[in-house]
Amino acid sequence: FTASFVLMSGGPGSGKGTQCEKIVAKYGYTHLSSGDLLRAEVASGSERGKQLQAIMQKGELVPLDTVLDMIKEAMIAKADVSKGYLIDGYPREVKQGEEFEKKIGAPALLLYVDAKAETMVKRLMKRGETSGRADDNEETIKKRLDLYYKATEPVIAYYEKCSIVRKINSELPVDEVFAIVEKAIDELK
Ligand SMILES: Nc1ncnc2c1ncn2[C@@H]1O[C@H](COP(=O)(O)OP(=O)(O)O)[C@@H](O)[C@H]1O
Ligand SMILES: Nc1ncnc2c1ncn2[C@H]1C[C@H](O)[C@@H](COP(=O)(O)OP(=O)(O)O)O1
Ligand SMILES: [Mg+2]
Repeated sequence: FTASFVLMSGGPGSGKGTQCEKIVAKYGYTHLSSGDLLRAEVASGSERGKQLQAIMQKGELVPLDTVLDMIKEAMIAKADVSKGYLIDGYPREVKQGEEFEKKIGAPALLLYVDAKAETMVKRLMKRGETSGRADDNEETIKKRLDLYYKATEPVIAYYEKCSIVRKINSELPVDEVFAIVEKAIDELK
């Protein structure tokens, strides 16, 4: 892959998908959301989709190989039209970051949208009123948050070693968060 990789990280409900949409609209990056890819597999009704659904409903992580293969396939499918890849929801554990680097490449930037646990829960409960997502319920949200602090936050420390992390306060209104995101992306060029 010759295009650059930008990672979007943050807890569940921190605003990753919201900011990614705005990045795509302004910069034309190819958005690859691991959660969206997994939900598409679930929607297909395949046997594999059924297994994935059960894991996601419990708020757990699906196997690394499954999610990395899906991302890589989606990247290849869009290889010739992409200015850059915006990867949303991956890596969710340090091992996923290591495998990404081995099989795909080194990311240029990690955008870390940071919100308080209380804010994330509130947003997810609200999202759950309309999302239809099996994991937007109180019980699963709690498990996802626990797992986020245990498995995903260490990913940020891992990338801080190579100085590509930009921490962004996502307690702010969407457009204010995006103004900070824009600055970080513009500095890449
Ligand atoms: N900065 C923000 N302020 C208020 N609400 C937000 C903000 N960013 C996102 N939201 C809302 O919070 C919910 C979760 O956002 P989403 O982008 O789906 O997060 P994630 O992809 O990280 O789970 C959505 O309903 C979204 O509209
Ligand atoms: N990189 C990854 N590794 C393992 N499981 C993942 C994954 N990305 C997503 N999943 C699974 C577990 C998550 O709880 C679920 C939903 O992910 P998501 O759509 O990225 O959530 P959100 O955007 O609300 O943070 O899908
Ligand atoms: Mg999302």
